[in-house]
Amino acid sequence: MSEQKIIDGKAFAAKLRTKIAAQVAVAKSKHGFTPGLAVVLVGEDPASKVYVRNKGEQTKEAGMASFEYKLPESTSQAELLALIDKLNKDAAVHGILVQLPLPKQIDSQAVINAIDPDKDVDGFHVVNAGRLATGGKGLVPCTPFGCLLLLKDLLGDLAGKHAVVIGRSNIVGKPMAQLLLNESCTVTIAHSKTRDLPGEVRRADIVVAAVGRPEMVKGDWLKEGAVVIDVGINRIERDGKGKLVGDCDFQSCLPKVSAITPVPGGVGPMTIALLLNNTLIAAARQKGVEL
Ligand SMILES: Nc1nc2c(c(=O)[nH]1)N[C@@H](CN(C=O)c1ccc(C(=O)N[C@@H](CCC(=O)O)C(=O)O)cc1)CN2
Repeated sequence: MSEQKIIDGKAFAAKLRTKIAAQVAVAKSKHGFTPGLAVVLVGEDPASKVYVRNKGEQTKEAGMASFEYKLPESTSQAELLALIDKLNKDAAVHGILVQLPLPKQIDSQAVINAIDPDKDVDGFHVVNAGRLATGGKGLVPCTPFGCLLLLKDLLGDLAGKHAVVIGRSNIVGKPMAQLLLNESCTVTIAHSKTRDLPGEVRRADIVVAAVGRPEMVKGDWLKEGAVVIDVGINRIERDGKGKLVGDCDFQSCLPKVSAITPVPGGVGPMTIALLLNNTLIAAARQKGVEL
């Protein structure tokens, strides 16, 4: 079992955060501003609480200003929209993120679309989705952006590669497919209604699994030497213990791949690093400076 096959997303993300911190220092010393990120958490979802805490800590470690808003589960959509309006107008806040999922009474897309698109560091606003689709200068969703950086670091030019993205969510599958298309890959988006999913996956040089089903992709679905990016984060019980697994069956995939991201320690840490990167980009654009 070759260690080199296992992509170290944690180390890659740490290096990226060091670079971002250096650019934040330049923003402060040369241009006189501190990039600021506001993160809004509604409710008590345990995983979301951990992600929001990590976002706050890593924002501060990079030298940025962190603003955290923790609202009760019972928060109404109108109350959340009022907070978004306040943050849109706050000059110290360059990036706004509303942690997902939101409680049932709130329409997530309506909230996302209320964020100023230039402060939408999640890149989920319809304007940013449109910019990504049409080659405009927008903000790119963090998880797919992180996957793309890992792929480019590994493979260099992706042009002509056949990529299969499993999953068609607005936050990962669709933007991932768009990013790969923008790199001149031939892209297939597979989903729950795809006929012969193993057959589709077997044609791929690059597989991105973002379907939310524990260990669904098996080694015998893969072409020899494929690169596998596993976006899944599934909590399962095994042998009476809680365990975190991806959407790929790591043990059966490993012998077939040329490289694969593990879960944990693969794509997950990249998501927060790219959030910091997007905050820096958003702040620099709002200030009209190049860093
Ligand atoms: N507004 C958003 N909400 C959500 C997003 C998002 O990008 N924007 N993505 C996910 C959650 N998420 C960030 O918010 C996230 C998920 C996982 C990780 C991570 O580092 N995972 C670790 C494992 C951590 C664990 O033990 O749970 C890993 O894979 O190594 C970071 C961020 C949904 N919501």
